[in-house]
Amino acid sequence: MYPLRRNRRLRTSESMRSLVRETILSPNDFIVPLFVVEGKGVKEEIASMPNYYRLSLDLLEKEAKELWKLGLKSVLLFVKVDDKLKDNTGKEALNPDGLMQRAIKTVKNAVPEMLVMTDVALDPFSAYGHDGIVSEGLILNDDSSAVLAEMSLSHAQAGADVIAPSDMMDGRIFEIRTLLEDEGFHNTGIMAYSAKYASAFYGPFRDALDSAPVDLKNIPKDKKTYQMDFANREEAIRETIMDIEEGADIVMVKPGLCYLDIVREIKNEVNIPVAVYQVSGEYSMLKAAAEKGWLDHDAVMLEQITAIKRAGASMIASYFAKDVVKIIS
Ligand SMILES: NCc1[nH]cc(CCC(=O)O)c1CC(=O)O
Ligand SMILES: [Mg+2]
Repeated sequence: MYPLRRNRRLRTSESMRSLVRETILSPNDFIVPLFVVEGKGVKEEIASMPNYYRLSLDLLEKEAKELWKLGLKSVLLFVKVDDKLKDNTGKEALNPDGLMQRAIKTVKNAVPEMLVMTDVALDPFSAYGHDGIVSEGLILNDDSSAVLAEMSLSHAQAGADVIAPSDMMDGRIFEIRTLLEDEGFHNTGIMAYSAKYASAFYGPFRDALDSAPVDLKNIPKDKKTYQMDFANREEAIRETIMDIEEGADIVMVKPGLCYLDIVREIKNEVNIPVAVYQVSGEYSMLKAAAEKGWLDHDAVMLEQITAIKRAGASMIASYFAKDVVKIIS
């Protein structure tokens, strides 16, 4: 074909490149994860996540308004609860006046149109740092799912738009969907963490919430009996299809960058939106390299996020959301 076809012709100027660009980022692409703590006027930087903070409810309200102004229209809430409130039953997770329930109402009151998504898993409430109930060295599947369904209902009652179960128990999407339907929450959506891998990239998040598995006898030190083995690909398809059959409205792949093959494969396989979570470790890795002057922060950030979208992400949960939107708009 050469020289009739010179591929470089379409790269000759930024005007030309922008004309033929296949993947364009927009504020509509993002879900903003937010960490919430008790107190007033609290804005604590997370040690392993530079420039990312835990916010008390009054500052959460301010943040929601700021995000809305930037065009960011969905948030994903996580709470850091006091050790005294943690147990092995998830009792505090069901408290109608718990921190999560108040956080939902705070955002909804501040910006009624903001889409409020909530994390559903027991780890922030677990004395053992596990996503479910622990018994004799095991994470109980069905007992945990039952509590997660109650927790989801409690979030829906507080006003959540989308429930986001991040626990990886089998069958929990069905349990949650069924309970929400029974209780009349027909329009409360479910974003299922479907292909969630047992990843070492979650470290900084566990610092943020103080939610890492504890080092005690007979307590599993990792989450490998419920989160997926990162060596597996076909299993991700199985997990995702089951969640769709159980009633998920959106499915998710997590983490992001190391799993873009999985994102593309799932995107080709299913016909509902696929979310990708660019997780805490991915954020911290770039922050650290940029602090050392080894990588150009903004350039690498845009490259990473664009790659996630190019791979097939319909939406991206990212700690970089604000930074990206400030650059692109
Ligand atoms: N169910 C907990 C949960 N929900 C989201 C993340 C990780 C998010 C991140 O690293 O940014 C985790 C951590 C874990 O599974 O241990
Ligand atoms: Mg599953």
